[in-house]
Amino acid sequence: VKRSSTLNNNKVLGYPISIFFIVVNEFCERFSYYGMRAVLVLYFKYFLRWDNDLATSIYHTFVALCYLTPILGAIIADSWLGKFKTIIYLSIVYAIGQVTMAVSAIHDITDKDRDGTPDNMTFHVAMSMVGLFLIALGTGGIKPCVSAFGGDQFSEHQEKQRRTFFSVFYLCINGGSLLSTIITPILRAQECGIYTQEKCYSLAFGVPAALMVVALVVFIVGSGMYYKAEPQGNIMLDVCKCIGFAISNRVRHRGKQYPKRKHWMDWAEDRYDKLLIAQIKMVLKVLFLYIPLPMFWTLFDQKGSRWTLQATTMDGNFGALVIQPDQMQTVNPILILTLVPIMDSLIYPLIQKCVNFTPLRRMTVGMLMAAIAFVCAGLVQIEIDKTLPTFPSASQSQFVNGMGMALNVSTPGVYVGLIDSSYYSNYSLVNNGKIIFTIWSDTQACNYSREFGFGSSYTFYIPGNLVCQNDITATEDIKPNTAHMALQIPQYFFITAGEVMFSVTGLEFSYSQAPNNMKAVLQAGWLLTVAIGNFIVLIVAEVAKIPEQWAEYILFASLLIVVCVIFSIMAHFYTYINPAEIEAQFMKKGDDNDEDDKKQLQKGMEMVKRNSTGSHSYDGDDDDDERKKTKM
Ligand SMILES: C[C@H](N)C(=O)N[C@@H](CCCCN)C(=O)O
Repeated sequence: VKRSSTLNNNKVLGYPISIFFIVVNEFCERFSYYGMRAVLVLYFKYFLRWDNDLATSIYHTFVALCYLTPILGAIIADSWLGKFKTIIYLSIVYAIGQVTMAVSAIHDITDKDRDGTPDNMTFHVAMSMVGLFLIALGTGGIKPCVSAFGGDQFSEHQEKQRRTFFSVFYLCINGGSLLSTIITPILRAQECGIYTQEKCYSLAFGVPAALMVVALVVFIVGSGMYYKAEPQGNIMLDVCKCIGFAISNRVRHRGKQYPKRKHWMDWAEDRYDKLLIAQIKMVLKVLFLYIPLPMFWTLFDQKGSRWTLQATTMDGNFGALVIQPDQMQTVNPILILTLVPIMDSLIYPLIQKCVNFTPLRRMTVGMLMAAIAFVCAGLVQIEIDKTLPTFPSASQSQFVNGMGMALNVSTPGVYVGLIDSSYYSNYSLVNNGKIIFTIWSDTQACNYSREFGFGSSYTFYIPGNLVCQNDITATEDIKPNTAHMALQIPQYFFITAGEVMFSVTGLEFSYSQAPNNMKAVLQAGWLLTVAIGNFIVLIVAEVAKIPEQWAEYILFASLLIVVCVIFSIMAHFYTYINPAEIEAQFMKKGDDNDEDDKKQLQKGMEMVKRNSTGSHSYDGDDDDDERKKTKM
């Protein structure tokens, strides 16, 4: 009654007003998450001075943590605080984490000698690790709660509105991601500081921190309008206990004197409700199918690490537009926003005319697409390697002072330093494009300008009789990057097409195949595949230790193809179910007399049995009464 009255009082065009606050919250939260993640690997490499492998490993450990914590969030929400309070408390933790990251990136805090580089790197590393841990706890913890809390705002008969809400929700995720991956790399490329001007990672982390505070405020503002379901008790714990009892009971009754049972879960019947056991069987069937899925995420999430590092060795000059390496990640949300409607309204219906393009088949094709994306990345890498020398570090320049006196050299934002007579400066990092250096001594000053390409490196020789521009000789240590960043577009296209087929379909599949009270369990299981996928990156990169980057890409593509074949075989033997139909058989139990009760239970169990041996149906649409028999 409370739920209906809450919803009826606050509706616009048939939608509860409360969902407005939830989608805005999601937009800001995803902005915060993806904005921070976009510049993370470059922060590791250029601010903390880690090498590519360490940067990639810590990046994937962080992403894995973000997808492990949803289980914790779901447990806290279901068994203790409820979704509303869990979102509020964990969002506060999340915002503190983002602020900690922003502070960790202020180089001036430990730059005692004011040379532009932090003097106590341990402080910055420790701060950023604490920040990342809090962010992982916050973002992962609220992940299963926010979407489910949105779903809770609709009543049973608002199935259509709820579906539209989830589509808008997905668009908000990608809208937030798109905007932030454009904006934070721009902020990161600016120069800022109190004593010296350096790349502004603190601002690139600070803006996502501010957006997380906005997300929290928006969510709190909507407080009076939400339907807040009470915590229902922890179903995840019940599931684990029931499985644990089935296993221990089976082990206790090993002897031949005990009659066998059809399914090992049936050993839980001595203590647990038959409905719960049937529901767990449905969930286990889907979880078994999930086993090969992490490999997809292993490839997918390397967009933010290996692919961004790859882009740093490419030319981002698009005429009027200069693209930062980390901005290439925007291609993904742009393609998502265009591909999802095209796939739904055109591609899927067209394919459906030729073959029955079931969810599991779509997911298999999605995996193949991701493998193709990595083959493309490998080919691009070969192209880059043809042009890329290894010495000295790219995007830098140094000056050699041939004059009989000390000279100062600087350019806006970069102070190259005081160079003693007949000595040389360190390499300094400058932006691409036209750079004007000012060179001055006690007696004279002049300007020297030069065009810098992406990734190029020069040594400038200042002769004894400096008049300037025409006197300085430049030696090109490293040629500018010639492989254009546009070459990455095909790999982004394939990985995103793969994401639409795999991720969007997989989410829907997990939802449709889960019993009502265990949808959160399966969502947490689905997110767990992302976490495991990110751990696999660490394991493969660590174990394989392949010196050539292109070969590592091809290795990942090959691994995914093998896994894809295994998945397609497993999917072939999967039979789609309608959980509601199965549950209904058990629900009737309470209404009927003992005899009927037995018959119903028998019927329900047979239905589960039939489903697990492959003769039941999947409708793919809850409103459709005509059930089609479908395999794979
Ligand atoms: C921005 C991206 N295209 C997206 O839609 N992300 C979703 C799903 C993430 C799945 C695991 N990496 C999101 O919820 O952020």
